[in-house]
Amino acid sequence: MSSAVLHLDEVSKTFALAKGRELTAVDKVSFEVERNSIVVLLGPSGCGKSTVLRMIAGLETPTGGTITLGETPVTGPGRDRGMVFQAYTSFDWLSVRRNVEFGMKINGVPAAERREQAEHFIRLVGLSKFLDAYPSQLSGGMRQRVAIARTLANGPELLLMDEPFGALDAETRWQMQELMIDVAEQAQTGMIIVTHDIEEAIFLADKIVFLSAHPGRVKEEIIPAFKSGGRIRSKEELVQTPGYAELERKIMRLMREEGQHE
Ligand SMILES: Nc1ncnc2c1ncn2[C@@H]1O[C@H](COP(=O)(O)OP(=O)(O)OP(=O)(O)O)[C@@H](O)[C@H]1O
Repeated sequence: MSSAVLHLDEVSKTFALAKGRELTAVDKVSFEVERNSIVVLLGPSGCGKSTVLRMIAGLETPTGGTITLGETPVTGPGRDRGMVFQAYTSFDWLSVRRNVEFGMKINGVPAAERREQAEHFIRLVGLSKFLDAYPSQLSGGMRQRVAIARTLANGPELLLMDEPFGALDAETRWQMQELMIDVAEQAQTGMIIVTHDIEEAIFLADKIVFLSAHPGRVKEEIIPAFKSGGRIRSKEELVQTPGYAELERKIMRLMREEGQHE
């Protein structure tokens, strides 16, 4: 039996444009996400990465194909999928602790359990010293950690992230990437991450789904074989590992090929 938690089977999305025109953004995309694995959607700008993620989140309805989570078809948003956006989505008037407790409070989790869970996830993202701080007192990377803790606290099976670190400076960005590896292992959550950053994709991914442009199709599924089935915990280690540079070159070549088709 397959250990996949999410299946996309020939998923398509055609948008209706003005004057009766149509645009097929995503065309028959199929892939699977194994339990607790990190899948990265990579590809040139406009290839439909965000549209695929939004369909998985249930924020957009496919015009063809099916998306199944476990045994259940995805027909709309649900707590089993937690979305982290690029823009910081914390509530500025609530402390870090209250931000992370918010979803649990809405879902009727008792106060003591809420508190314990919130502290657990805040610890996981390294913000224990900032439990009672407000988002405006935190840096961009720290605010993104709050958003991640808040989403994890709802107990999703899959964390969905669309360019989650795009707004961060380079150093904070790689710290966040390293944090995500820890989070994936400790929270036992699968992740689907959209990026167009090749290094980020190779670092984070157990599997890269590379999409071609206009319309978005799966051009290639890439398993970074040089990781030998494990994960690498630091960026320094990544770039020194034999096989990394070769995979980076291969993906750059794929990106260039797609660019030339536009
Ligand atoms: N609501 C919409 N209505 C019409 N067209 C849309 C809509 N959303 C996306 N598109 C189009 O679908 C295509 C794919 O867009 P999408 O944002 O999914 O790509 P992307 O790969 O995430 O791009 P980027 O990397 O630049 O964020 C684009 O041509 C975009 O203009």
